Amino acid sequence: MPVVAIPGSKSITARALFLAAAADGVTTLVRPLRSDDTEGFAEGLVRLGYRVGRTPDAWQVDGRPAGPALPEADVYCRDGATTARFLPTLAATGRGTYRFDASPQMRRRPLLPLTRALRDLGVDLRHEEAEGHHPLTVRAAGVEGGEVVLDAGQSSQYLTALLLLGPLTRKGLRIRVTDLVSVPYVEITMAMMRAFGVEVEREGDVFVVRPGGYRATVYSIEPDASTASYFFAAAAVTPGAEVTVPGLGAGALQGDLGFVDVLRRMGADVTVGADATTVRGTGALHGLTVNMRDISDTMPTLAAIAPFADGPVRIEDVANTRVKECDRLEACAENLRRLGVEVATGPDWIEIRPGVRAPGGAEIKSYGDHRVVMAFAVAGLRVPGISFDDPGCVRKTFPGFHEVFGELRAGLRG
Ligand SMILES: O=C(O)C1=C[C@@H](OP(=O)(O)O)[C@@H](O)[C@H](O)C1
Ligand SMILES: C=C(OP(=O)(O)O)C(=O)O
Repeated sequence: MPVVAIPGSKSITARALFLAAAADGVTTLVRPLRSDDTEGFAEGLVRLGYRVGRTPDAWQVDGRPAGPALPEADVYCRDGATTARFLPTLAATGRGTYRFDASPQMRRRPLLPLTRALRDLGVDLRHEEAEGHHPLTVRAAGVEGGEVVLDAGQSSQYLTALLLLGPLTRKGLRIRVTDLVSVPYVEITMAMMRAFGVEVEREGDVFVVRPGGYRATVYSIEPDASTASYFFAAAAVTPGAEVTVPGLGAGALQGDLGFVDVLRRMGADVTVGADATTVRGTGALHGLTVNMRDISDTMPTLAAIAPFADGPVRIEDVANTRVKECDRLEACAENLRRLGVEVATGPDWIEIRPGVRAPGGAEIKSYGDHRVVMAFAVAGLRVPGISFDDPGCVRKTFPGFHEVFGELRAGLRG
């Protein structure tokens, strides 16, 4: 039964690149994700004057605790929100003038709470066009540190950026958070900061980071749990199928592995071992109501398999999926309707109501969103005639998705 090798985690690769760039010494990243987002991040570091050596299985970064090597740089962040939010924050630790721009998709995505917090900390950061959006310029002179208040209700990436910055400031940081989504991503950040030798604590709503700087290390990147969700979902919707993903087990850092608990609640047979996870399709797929605030990147995966459930699937508390690569609630609803499925959305929820009539094939509108394509590819296991207007947008996190998923599809049949 299929064993699927999933490429490295996007979130862990991005953080590891930041940490390695800021560390004292040379860091080796083992099995980084090679995709548009993470290659864009690495290229951004190179534009700022960092040395990044890349071979297929390992990347080496020469750390520069004092910040970028060049006094000026122009960085293009592509579609990557981690790149677009973390790199200007890293650049602020240096001395120079750094301009950051991004793709039209990323230019639309918000940034203002992070901009405000950086300005409150004394960083000279100016938006060129729309306030709170790219392009922007940082006139960097190092960061003193101190106390700052942050609203991370739209994106935890604002908090991650500030946490990563903390040890590079002269006084350290105390960040008081008024709202916070995607908490498991903040836990990844804190665990990785500790692996690079710094202390970081959470005291209720306050995150405390002491000054001190990062230590270079050898860091192995786990497979991407959000990417794995498509393969686990494939098993869940195929009676008798079994999919195992090695490298993601009980000790995994990524909260998105929790998607298998949703599949278990729906009736799939799930085993989370020490270093691998297996999902078996039982033929049962029950409807449910589920809060996905912590694991919202897997919302499209669940929405796309919901038509095969035996009752309504309601996904709640996912307002911030409206400010991702696209408005994911409306994109999922539109595509489910194209398949002939009844669906309703509200400000922060989507409800899919499976009907007596089986869903029919249609062209899926990708909205330039890798997750829309990968999620509806799973629906394609059960619905003949699904095609995509922009299948290539999977390059953001998994350029080889269609090949690997095609192999799984053949394996599930065989
Ligand atoms: O920090 C990260 O690496 C990420 C955090 C999450 O974003 P939000 O915090 O904006 O929900 C997630 O959706 C994104 O894919 C990656
Ligand atoms: C939201 C996502 O990406 P990012 O915010 O890192 O661009 C994602 O990968 O689903």
